[in-house]
Amino acid sequence: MKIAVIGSGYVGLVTGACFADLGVDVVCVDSNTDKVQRLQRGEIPIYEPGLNTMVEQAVANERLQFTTDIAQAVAGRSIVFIAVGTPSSEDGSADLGHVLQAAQAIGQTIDGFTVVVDKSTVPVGTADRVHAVIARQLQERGVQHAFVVASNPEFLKEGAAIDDFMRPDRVVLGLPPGELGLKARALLDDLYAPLTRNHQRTLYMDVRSAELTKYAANAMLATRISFMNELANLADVVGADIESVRQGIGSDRRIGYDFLYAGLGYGGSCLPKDIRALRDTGRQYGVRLGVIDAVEEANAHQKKVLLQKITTRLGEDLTGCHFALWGLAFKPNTDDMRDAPSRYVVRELLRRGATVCGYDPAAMAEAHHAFVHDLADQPDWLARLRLTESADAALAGADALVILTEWKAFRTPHFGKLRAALRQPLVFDGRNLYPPHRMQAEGFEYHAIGRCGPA
Ligand SMILES: NC(=O)c1ccc[n+]([C@@H]2O[C@H](COP(=O)([O-])OP(=O)(O)OC[C@H]3O[C@@H](n4cnc5c(N)ncnc54)[C@H](O)[C@@H]3O)[C@@H](O)[C@H]2O)c1
Ligand SMILES: O=c1ccn([C@@H]2O[C@H](COP(=O)(O)OP(=O)(O)O[C@H]3O[C@H](CO)[C@@H](O)[C@H](O)[C@H]3O)[C@@H](O)[C@H]2O)c(=O)[nH]1
Repeated sequence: MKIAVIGSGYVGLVTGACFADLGVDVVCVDSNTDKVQRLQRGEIPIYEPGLNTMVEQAVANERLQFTTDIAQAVAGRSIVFIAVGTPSSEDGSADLGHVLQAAQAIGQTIDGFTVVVDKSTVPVGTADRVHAVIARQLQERGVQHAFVVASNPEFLKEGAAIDDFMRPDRVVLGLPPGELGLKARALLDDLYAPLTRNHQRTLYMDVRSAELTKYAANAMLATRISFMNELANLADVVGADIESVRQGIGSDRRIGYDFLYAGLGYGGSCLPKDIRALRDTGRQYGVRLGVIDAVEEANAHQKKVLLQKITTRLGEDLTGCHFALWGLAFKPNTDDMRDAPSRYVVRELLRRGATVCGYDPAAMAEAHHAFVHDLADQPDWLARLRLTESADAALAGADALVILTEWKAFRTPHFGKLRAALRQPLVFDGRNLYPPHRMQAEGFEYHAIGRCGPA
């Protein structure tokens, strides 16, 4: 089987590499020439565990190639995935510019029956728009090729992307009715068979339901996080421990343990933008989505909670204070800085006059770009930020350690060394990495989220 994947970012590259690993002939396309050249040289532009080796093997086995030439990529391929970005527009709606550009290029090049599969996260009704763009291009070319636009939302998580892709909880296929839909289903069933054949994991539905399923999944995850964050804030005030509460409710099988960790609020390239896009869909159709509104509002508040703990303890004016930051990426096992809570915390610390030294095991280059971008208007703030090559180096002479990402490497520090490196034993933990009683026994003043309220 031969497929093309348009967009070679987190989703496109993982999709391409995984299918190639399963024996499919894959060409990955990207409009970013630099990215494609790096991929062609064997460099992986993102940090994603296991991806390097998988891409290397697939390329060596001549099952995976990279190009900027969409026409060359799409020709003769019966399945074409769209996996381009759908970032937030200014008004919160999903910007479909890249998706519709990809659709146009597909319409300009397909040369036979093609299943166009939308893997990007897109609002309900987008498949119809993609269909219309392709149909118009075919009409302009004066050719008639049958095609289907299917929705196949992707549920992988960064940092665990390969495992999520290869062992999906489910494969959602949104297909149009009729014979062409059935033909597309047969092709996609073949493609996904290695991932689904041992357990029936494919859920077939209409296209709009598939599109909405993706937003519903992310909105449910975000709801759980915001719910726990609000309860953590309450726990702080009433003297309860949110970790005990998490275990207390997670043990109910109807609730489960996942996605109940309180922290700095959800970030990343998906949850924030998808919540905004879902709200926009509600607005467009005049439907009240009160829960979703509240989830976003709670998240906006949660971003500030750790900073409030810092300023309550050290004062609003942080001039002369030096902070060590552990973790900059929006979550562990990725270098992704999109909507990372560290971007808010760093800016606010600098705004209050502090100096900051940050470290992340994987995101140093991305963090550098992100902070240079964020602080372009404040060069004197930027001058007070330093990124350093190790967790230990970040600590030297700091008045406090601030933990922003729960990398494994931070979970079991040498507490004696940590105490010795800091000017005072003060830790602000936005990820609740350590048991408060242990920190107390080790002589630290420990501020976490929902764990250290007045008993
Ligand atoms: N990142 C995730 O964990 C994740 C998981 C599930 C779904 N999604 C969704 O998948 C989509 C892609 O996300 P991502 O994180 O992979 O984005 P990304 O920004 O990492 O990658 C998108 C790529 O598409 C390329 N591109 C843009 N327009 C193009 C065009 N017209 N032709 C060819 N290439 C083009 C860009 O250069 C970029 O390399 C989004 O809709 C996102 O919401 C992302
Ligand atoms: O209990 C939790 C779990 C997560 N988070 C935060 O939530 C954000 C998102 O985390 P996660 O969902 O693990 O990362 P993503 O890679 O953004 O994956 C989400 O977004 C993807 C893109 O749509 C979907 O495919 C995935 O299913 C969905 O989990 C991060 O800031 C986490 O720190 C918490 O605060 N508490």
